[in-house]
Amino acid sequence: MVVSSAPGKVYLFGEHAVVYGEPAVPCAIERRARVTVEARDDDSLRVHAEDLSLDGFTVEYSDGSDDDPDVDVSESLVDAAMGYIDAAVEQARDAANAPDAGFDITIESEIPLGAGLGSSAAVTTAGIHAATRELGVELPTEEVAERAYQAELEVQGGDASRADTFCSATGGAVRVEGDDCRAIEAPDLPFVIGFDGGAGDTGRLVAGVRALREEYDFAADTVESIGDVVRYGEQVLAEGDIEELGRLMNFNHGLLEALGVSSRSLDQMVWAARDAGALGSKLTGAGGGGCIVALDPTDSTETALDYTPGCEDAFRAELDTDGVRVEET
Ligand SMILES: Nc1ncnc2c1ncn2[C@@H]1O[C@H](COP(=O)(O)OP(=O)(O)O)[C@@H](O)[C@H]1O
Ligand SMILES: C[C@@](O)(CCOP(=O)(O)O)CC(=O)O
Ligand SMILES: [Mg+2]
Repeated sequence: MVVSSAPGKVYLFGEHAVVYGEPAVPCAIERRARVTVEARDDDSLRVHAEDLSLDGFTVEYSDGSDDDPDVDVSESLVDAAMGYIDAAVEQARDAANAPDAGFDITIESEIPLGAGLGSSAAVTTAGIHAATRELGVELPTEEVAERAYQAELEVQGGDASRADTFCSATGGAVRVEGDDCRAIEAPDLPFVIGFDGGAGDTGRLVAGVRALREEYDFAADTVESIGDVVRYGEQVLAEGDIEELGRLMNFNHGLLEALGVSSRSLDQMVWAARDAGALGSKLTGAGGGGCIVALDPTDSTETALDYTPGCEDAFRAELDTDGVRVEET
């Protein structure tokens, strides 16, 4: 048995535009997904994912020939929900040259699903890491990241960046532009997260931005402008000017809003944070619902979010300098 864990992340800036080759800067946070993998002596797959709820159902799922999902929802919904872990298992089988390997998998996660904190990347990264090790193969971190990216690409319908998966695999603050992925130095960033209790569908939101970009030149320009914000933001980050970083986060949120990926509750939390004196705030990840990230060294933003209608949870997030790792064997 191998247990691996990998962190979630927030985007300081650059989500969505990174899908089109602009740079982005995600930062790993100390909230992890843990995936336990035990090889079976047959070729079936049993996945136990307690956090995976579909309209209030908890799903225990197996693709073994004699097992159907023990939940009363359509198989296509279960397939959609299981896409990332299925794709991770395929990557692990391929990496270990063991196409018929079967596994019992348990997923436990501190990262809300579909909320922009990279739960999919964390589960996929930790899943590939644990399953390959269980098969006796120790992949370099870069290969775990690349395979996790391939898995996300498949599930997200051919549109994904390496940002979430690279960040989850290596931890820390990273810069991703196309296939150029690297660690960067970052000052201590006082992240506060607001969560509306909801979720957005990453594949659908990414497809929406693609359609807008194809329809309007100014939407394509908006995507490029996000890239400009990130390029300037990198210099500001290197200088450690967190007040200017906050202003850039506000600007980035406006551009994401223009691309149609914000929501009323995300905007409400963004404004509650700004009114409370946050240096900046923006949605994080695909959007549509889920989380905002603000910069505030004081307690004001967290307190204000606690009293904001539409905000279900507010918490401080520390940078996690550790990427994917083995927890237990
Ligand atoms: N704890 C978990 N157990 C099982 N699957 C999970 C878990 N967390 C995330 N996932 C997978 O990731 C998907 C959410 O990913 P996504 O829409 O990209 O949002 P995000 O990455 O922002 O959390 C879920 O639908 C599910 O397939
Ligand atoms: C919108 C996007 O840039 C980030 C998605 O992040 P998340 O899955 O919502 O945490 C998509 C991607 O980079 O693959
Ligand atoms: Mg995701």
